[in-house]
Amino acid sequence: MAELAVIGAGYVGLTSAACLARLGNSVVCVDNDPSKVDYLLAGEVGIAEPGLPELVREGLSSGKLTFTTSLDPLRGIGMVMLCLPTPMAADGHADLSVLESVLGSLGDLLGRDGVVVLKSTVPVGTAERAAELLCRADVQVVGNPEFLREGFAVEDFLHPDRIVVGAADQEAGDRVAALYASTGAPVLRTDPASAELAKYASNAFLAMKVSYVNVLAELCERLGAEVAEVAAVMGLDDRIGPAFLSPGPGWGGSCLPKDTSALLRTAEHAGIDFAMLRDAVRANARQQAVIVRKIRCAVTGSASGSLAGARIGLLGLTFKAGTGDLRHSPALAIADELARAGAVLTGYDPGVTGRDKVGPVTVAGDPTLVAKEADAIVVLTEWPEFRDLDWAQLAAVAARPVLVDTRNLLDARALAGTPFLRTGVGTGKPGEPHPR
Ligand SMILES: NC(=O)C1=CN([C@@H]2O[C@H](COP(=O)(O)OP(=O)(O)OC[C@H]3O[C@@H](n4cnc5c(N)ncnc54)[C@H](O)[C@@H]3O)[C@@H](O)[C@H]2O)C=CC1
Ligand SMILES: O=C(O)[C@H]1O[C@H](OP(=O)(O)OP(=O)(O)OC[C@H]2O[C@@H](n3ccc(=O)[nH]c3=O)[C@H](O)[C@@H]2O)[C@H](O)[C@@H](O)[C@@H]1O
Repeated sequence: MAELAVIGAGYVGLTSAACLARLGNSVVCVDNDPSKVDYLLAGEVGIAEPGLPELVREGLSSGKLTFTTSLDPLRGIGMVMLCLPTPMAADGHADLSVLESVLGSLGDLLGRDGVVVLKSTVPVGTAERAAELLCRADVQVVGNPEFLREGFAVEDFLHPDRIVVGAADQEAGDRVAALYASTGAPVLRTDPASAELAKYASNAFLAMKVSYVNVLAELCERLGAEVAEVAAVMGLDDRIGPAFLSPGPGWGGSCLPKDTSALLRTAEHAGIDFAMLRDAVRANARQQAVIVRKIRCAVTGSASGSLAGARIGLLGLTFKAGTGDLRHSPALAIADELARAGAVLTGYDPGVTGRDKVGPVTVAGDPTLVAKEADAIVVLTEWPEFRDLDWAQLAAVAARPVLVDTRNLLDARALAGTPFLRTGVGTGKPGEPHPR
């Protein structure tokens, strides 16, 4: 088993460190946020990832996992895995400044024949650039992109669909592949550029799939078709598959927006017009306007009605169910737009606790408070527990029984016996108002 360091204790770094410790490796996890390191050392995990607190505590008590703010304990180490942020720069490129500054310090620390593993999502050419920054002929850089989803981080890390190892040097690639041997996942050995591109290609494809179904949903509304039925037919074709065919308020999160943007910049730089990806990004920005128009119609009866002073209750603030992550949340983009139109917003999200306010939204600790005197309730995140709410009680406290379900979460059964008039997405059924 290896001794390795993981730098960055966020969604990817903390999950990788804890899971690699579970798989028998000795892991030192470095983060430059002292308060994060303090609570991790106390066995506390600041993110909602099922199974992660247990793995962190197990690693701490077995001695296989430790946390520090300092790079000093890495002196002489054989392998360092970088799980650092690569956010969107102002011009849309991936901002590699954090990664580059850490790489600049690693050259003097790594042991002989060391390996640097790039787990962060990085543009093509980064492995090569990293080797230059390390300035060590004996050290190899290996691309090992991560595909975990938030909310399923541990499950996805321990049972991945595939492991990608992009290495120019066979032996260094073998050492990285060996970390995952016990997962039994297929390992794809590639050159570093292919590994780097494969990560962006996967996220961009997922984004395009969701944009495709969102535009299809609009078409269904115009034509009187049902998007759920159309998607069910498509999804049973093995070549298409059923995942990522649920329409909603648009794709968000910490990665799909930045990664589509970075891939577009990469393509531009390479002289390739990636028009379909650009259209998917545009459709995603437009989706929020589509939803706001739907809400406006449901509340005022007209696509040009005024929302000034309307009390709107939002169910769901995160970018998807199962996470507390608010980064690039379509729900918040929609909230901002509604607030600009003069609406007064209250919101509830099971993943968001300990906050009074998120952007323009006053956070309530209970869905009933969101419904109280509301002119409309809008479901923005697909938390399954919203299906089981007492909708009759919510109708009783609301000012008006208006419901906009942007995730098509609620069916007739959940709303049976309530006066709610539901507006869904991509539904052309008679009786469902569909704004034109
Ligand atoms: N969040 C996700 O679901 C996935 C993210 N990725 C990629 O993994 C990379 C990391 O993403 P996340 O884990 O989500 O980021 P994050 O923002 O959750 O965590 C990054 C961590 O790095 C720490 N950090 C920042 N600068 C540092 C420095 N100079 N030294 C030490 N620690 C430092 C931060 O304090 C933070 O704890 C990104 O490239 C992202 O695109 C890949 C797959 C999934
Ligand atoms: O690189 C990353 O960070 C990760 O990005 C995504 O994972 P994640 O950001 O956790 O979110 P997803 O589950 O992919 O959802 C992305 C967005 O698409 C939306 N979505 C997804 C599926 C769908 O059918 N409809 C839909 O609107 C979600 O609500 C969410 O806003 C990818 O799924 C991961 O494989 C990848 O590792």
